[in-house]
Amino acid sequence: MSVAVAEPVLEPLLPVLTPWLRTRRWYGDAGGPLDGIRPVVVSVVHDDAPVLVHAVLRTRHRNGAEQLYQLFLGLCPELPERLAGAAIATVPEGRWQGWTVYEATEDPALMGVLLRSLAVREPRGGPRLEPTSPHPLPVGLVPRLLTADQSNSAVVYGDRLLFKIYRRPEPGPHLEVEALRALTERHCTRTPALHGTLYTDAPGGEGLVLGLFEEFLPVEADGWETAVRQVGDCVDGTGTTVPATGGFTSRARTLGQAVAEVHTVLADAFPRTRVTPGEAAEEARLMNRRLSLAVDEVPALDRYRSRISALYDDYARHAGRGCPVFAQRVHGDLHLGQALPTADGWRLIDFEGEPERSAAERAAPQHVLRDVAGMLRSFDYAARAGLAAVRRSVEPAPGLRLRHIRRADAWMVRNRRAFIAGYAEAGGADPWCHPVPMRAFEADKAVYEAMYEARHRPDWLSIPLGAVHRLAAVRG
Ligand SMILES: Nc1ncnc2c1ncn2[C@@H]1O[C@H](COP(=O)(O)OP(=O)(O)O)[C@@H](O)[C@H]1O
Ligand SMILES: O=P(O)(O)O[C@H]1O[C@H](CO)[C@@H](O[C@H]2O[C@H](CO)[C@@H](O)[C@H](O)[C@H]2O)[C@H](O)[C@H]1O
Repeated sequence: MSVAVAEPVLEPLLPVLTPWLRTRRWYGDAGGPLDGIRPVVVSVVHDDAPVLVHAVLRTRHRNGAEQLYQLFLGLCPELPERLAGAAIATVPEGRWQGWTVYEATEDPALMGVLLRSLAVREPRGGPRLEPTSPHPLPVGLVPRLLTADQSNSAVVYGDRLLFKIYRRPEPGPHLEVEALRALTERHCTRTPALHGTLYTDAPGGEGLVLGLFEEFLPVEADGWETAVRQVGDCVDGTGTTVPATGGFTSRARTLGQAVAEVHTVLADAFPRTRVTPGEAAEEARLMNRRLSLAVDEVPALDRYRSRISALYDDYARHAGRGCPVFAQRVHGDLHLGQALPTADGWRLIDFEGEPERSAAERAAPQHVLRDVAGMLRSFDYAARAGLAAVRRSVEPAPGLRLRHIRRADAWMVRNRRAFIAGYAEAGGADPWCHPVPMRAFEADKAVYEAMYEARHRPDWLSIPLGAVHRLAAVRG
């Protein structure tokens, strides 16, 4: 059972936690250099070695920005060899002086303790679980940390339950929790069922949403891995043409159908409104603002600025002419990695929206075609990544090189088409009939991606830049 602690147990750890925090993939340094860090909520979930401490810290940055981070820390006098990779540092002073502090999500024993403590439902200031399902959470399953490089962390219990830990927790209502709850209540078969939400009521952190428990969907590979593999087969295959059907295209089609089904359920669960000309103009202004911010971070975007901006203005004019545009709750950051090809067909995960956007931007209702644009961009990414993988494995002769590029392009075009067809077949707005919004949304996504890649994976920057180049060409 967790106990909130008044005693400053975490302060002695801060000097060693601070440099470690900066190295985490989920650490966002958009606020500039760190100016200070202080605990907001601290509870000791398990007080015998290995100790489990739950904490939410607030970082303050030199530009005045602040950010919350959630940690699960293990502490023990001697770290077993199997957990060596989880070590953070030796505790310099305080109650656990000389012990090792480590990343507790990597310790199955402590993650088991956590689930049991949550199931007891007697929190005293620590994390509190609000179950969604009438069935109790299955304690006693073997936990393991998912190793995917991601914005949050996830622990899987016995291949049945997934605990998603929001590393940058925010006060509720929470986009993903709201969406999954609504989809679960409406028995949506295209998304994982929500089992419960983790909150804290501890003073200072009241109402923060810390994480969720959802159905784990076992797959051999996610949509991204599957697609990239297929691109590789297609690029270095022996045939002379890329078939218009077969390969990944049948999956791309059913993926389009799955996305349309989820949109239909979301439209039923949340308000759907017609976008006024004023709102469309405001959206175009926001896209232009994002473009300016992106140009500051990615100077290579500058030469496309006016032509991309013209695509946004086309969108505002299109809505201003009375063309119907609707906004509703959407996925918000849809790409192939958010689609899992399970034995029962595609399922979509991660309804948090784009991690680099503000909470207000993510919460705003959006055009469904923004999700479609996200997935279309992902087919481009998969084609480029698959092509690059083939090039890494063999050094093709010059003639073959061109053929590889053509094949990757053909894969992209055919799969984008199949996805669009599936989406329209299942009742979604037909993207072919909305070229103006589609171009604006694809451009907005590619600009976001350019910023994302510049921050996290500079080697991948050429992929969104290539898309921006192509989209800008539409405006001459
Ligand atoms: N319900 C689930 N079942 C199986 N795997 C999942 C599930 N949810 C997430 N995953 C896996 O965890 C990875 C990260 O999950 P995601 O929700 O996208 O986290 P993040 O917000 O950190 O990107 C996914 O790419 C997927 O491989
Ligand atoms: O961490 P999230 O999954 O919420 O999303 C962020 O990271 C994604 C990369 O992991 C990034 O997606 C981009 O790269 C994908 C390939 O790795 C590609 O399929 C997507 O189309 C592309 O946008 C996503 O943009 C970012 O928000």
